[in-house]
Amino acid sequence: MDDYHAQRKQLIADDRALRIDHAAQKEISEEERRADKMLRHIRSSEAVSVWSATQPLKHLHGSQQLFPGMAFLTARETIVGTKLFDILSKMPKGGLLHAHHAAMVRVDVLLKLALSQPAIHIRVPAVLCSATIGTALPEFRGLSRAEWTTHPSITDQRYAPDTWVPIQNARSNFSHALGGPEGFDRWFTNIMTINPSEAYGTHNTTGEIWKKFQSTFIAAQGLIFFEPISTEYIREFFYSSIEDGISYVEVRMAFHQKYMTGADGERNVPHRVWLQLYDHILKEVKADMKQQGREDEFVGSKIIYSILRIITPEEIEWYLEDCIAMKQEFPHLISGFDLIGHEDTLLPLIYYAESLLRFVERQKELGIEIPFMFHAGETLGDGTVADMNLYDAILLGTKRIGHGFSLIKHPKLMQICRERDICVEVCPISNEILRLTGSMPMHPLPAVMNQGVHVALCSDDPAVFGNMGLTFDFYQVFVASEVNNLTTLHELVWDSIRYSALSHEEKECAFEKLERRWNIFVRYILDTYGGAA
Ligand SMILES: O=c1[nH]cnc2c1ncn2[C@@H]1O[C@H](CO)[C@@H](O)[C@H]1O
Repeated sequence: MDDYHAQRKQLIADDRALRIDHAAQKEISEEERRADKMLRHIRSSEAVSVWSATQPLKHLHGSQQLFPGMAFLTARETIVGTKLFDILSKMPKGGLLHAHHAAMVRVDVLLKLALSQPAIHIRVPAVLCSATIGTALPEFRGLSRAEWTTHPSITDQRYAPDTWVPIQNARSNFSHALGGPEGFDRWFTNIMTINPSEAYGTHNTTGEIWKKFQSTFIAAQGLIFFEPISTEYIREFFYSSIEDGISYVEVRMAFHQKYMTGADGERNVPHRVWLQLYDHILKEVKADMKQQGREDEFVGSKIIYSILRIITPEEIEWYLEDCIAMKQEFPHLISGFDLIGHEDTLLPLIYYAESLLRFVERQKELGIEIPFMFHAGETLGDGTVADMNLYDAILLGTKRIGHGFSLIKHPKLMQICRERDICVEVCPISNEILRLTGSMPMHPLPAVMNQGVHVALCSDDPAVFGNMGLTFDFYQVFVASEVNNLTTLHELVWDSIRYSALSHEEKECAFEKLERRWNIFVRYILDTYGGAA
């Protein structure tokens, strides 16, 4: 039997040697070893004290039982009460490499921003009442002074459908029957987020939930593309990321609309002004952090120029040229190019391949570099167009892959990702809410990591999913694996900087800051939970 045990030990070691965190496992300090032991102890005791099937269900949905890594929307309130969540919330996270600009600020904050702007008006296609509230989608717009109205309400029988009402009036005069002003806030939240009964009940397939998902963006766009809101929105995103321990963000911003609406209600603010504003806020936040003596906590942000995958190859030409022009004017901000939107139903990469290849040539001529950071394989399909996007993403030279949910079906592509060091931006909670997986234990992430493909954990659309920051995604991943330990977390955090679009010097500086904060984090675990292990 000794021989068997020796062989067994060796086989496990050989298997784990392929993992992304293998090399780092040996390098940890004594303090980290102790903190890791505590962390794993807390994970296993909370698996019983919090997540075992014998615990009473607080947030019942369908026939769900409690288990670690269970459906996020039902588990969220339980997660925030755990020790492990407390610890992970203190962890420095490095970079957030996959987040959509249109869904990165908490909905209650967005609502507050909207209510602070008298120019913001709302309209609905029907008088809002109990019969229409579930289906009527509102539209928001910042109007010019001449267009402002004094209409009182969208719930009054006298409301003429599709006429503009100041958002403050709409809220304060929201009918009693629908809950008054708080009812308005609840309605707004329902419009902008996905709730558990939708994800796990009424819209429980990828196709159905994407319909609801899209509607949140349609409703939000009139607010976030109104310049006075847009700037505060971005500032809020930086600060809320910092509060969660994120020190760098690479935002996918949709440049599909050529203009946003200015403070004067005119739709005339071009892309270069968006970037000027972004740059300005970025500088202010950095200066503020420096003044607070918190420079280590924020190294900056860049933008991945993104376009919805609905346009024609003729139309994309304008955007590719625009992207190049923006890169030339803001070389430190534009860090990549991507096509976004539902891969299962919209246009595949191959459709744009010719234009994209010319785009690469143009960059060479101009001596600039805008790496592709393509969404690909965000699908349950096998051999479908969305799955096939993976081949094109790789052939076109993508630097990272957004989602790559179906990547593990392709051994050759996995091999190429290892060889060319292509990092996969994995968005665990997004995948679960958009119904690619039922829970974290079903997610392909361990298969990707165990086979040595590097990963950056990302939140995708945290305003819609409720996974603000990165703590929730780290939590779900950490509780769903017995192999992941403190070193795994360390490697994921370091990879999020390693595979970012930061320059070599910027990375060195970011690692230095991260190292200092990591040591503080390890001390926090030991000091706070020292008695627990
Ligand atoms: O996970 C995703 N995959 C692909 N596209 C997405 C995802 N999340 C958001 N968007 C797209 O980004 C736009 C807002 O900027 C939305 O239209 C949405 O379709």
